[in-house]
Amino acid sequence: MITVNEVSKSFGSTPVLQDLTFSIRPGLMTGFVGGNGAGKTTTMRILLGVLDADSGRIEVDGAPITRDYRAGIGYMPEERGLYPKMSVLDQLVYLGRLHHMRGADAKARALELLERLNLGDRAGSRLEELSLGNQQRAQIAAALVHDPVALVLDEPFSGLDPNAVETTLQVLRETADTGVPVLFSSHQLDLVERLCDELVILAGGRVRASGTRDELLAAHAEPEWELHADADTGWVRGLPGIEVLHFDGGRARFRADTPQAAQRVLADAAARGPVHRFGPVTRSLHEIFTEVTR
Ligand SMILES: Nc1ncnc2c1ncn2[C@@H]1O[C@H](COP(=O)(O)OP(=O)(O)OP(=O)(O)O)[C@@H](O)[C@H]1O
Repeated sequence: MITVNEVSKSFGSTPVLQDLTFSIRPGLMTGFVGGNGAGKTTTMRILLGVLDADSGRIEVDGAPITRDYRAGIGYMPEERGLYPKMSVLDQLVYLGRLHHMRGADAKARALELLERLNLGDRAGSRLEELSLGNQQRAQIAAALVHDPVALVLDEPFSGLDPNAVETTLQVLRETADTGVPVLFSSHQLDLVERLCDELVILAGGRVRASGTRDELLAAHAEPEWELHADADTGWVRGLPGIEVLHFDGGRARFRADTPQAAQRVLADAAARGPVHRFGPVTRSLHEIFTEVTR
């Protein structure tokens, strides 16, 4: 497990990360979300050792991270960084060799990854000849070619079409399933909600919320309910233990003091006519994100 422990970083007099603490667990995909300038890239750079923290520690299984461990991380930096004029296959092999792979092994692994990422037919093309989305796939292959001990990916899904998102996701999921910790940043909350096992929400250089999707939903759950009935629902207003939040003809959204009070609304509604919909309001990650980063 990789742990970011009380990490702080300022650029000049501007604090960018403040006492940042979270974990990236083996075998899980951890989504790192936050608005522009929240500090995601800075955190990843500190994790990789590209940048030094002012204070705090990066640990692996409770011990300080080593240079060897860092060298084994598959990193996809924000500024990308493959050579535009070199063929995709040649540079993947080159990167594998930098990680001490035998040439033949690096080539076999590179070809396998390109095939998996639907880029097999472009192996001989120069990077600059590829579309941006295909360059992105090549970058993902570059992070994976040496069978990394961990993956740290800065916006790996940006610019990918929906099919490429799916294939990339499968490849990352298979990598995580081998016990590798995976951290990826993304602005696409719908994607993060669907893909990741754990989430870390960052705002203003601080962790505002973290945990599994269900934990976040439970922690930020509001005891709100909605009723959609055939008949006017104005009568809900007068009930004890109920506070109506929105009301629009046959629809009402309300807060209930107890689940029993909510169930009484359902019973009363059913007695008055057909009920189309009744239940607790399900919140989206988007709502929670907006709330915790406000
Ligand atoms: N080398 C630097 N010198 C000065 N300020 C920096 C430097 N690198 C980052 N910053 C500042 O640190 C803050 C965090 O930036 P960072 O790139 O980590 O955010 P981010 O969450 O990755 O944002 P985005 O989603 O826009 O990529 C920003 O205000 C940025 O301007």
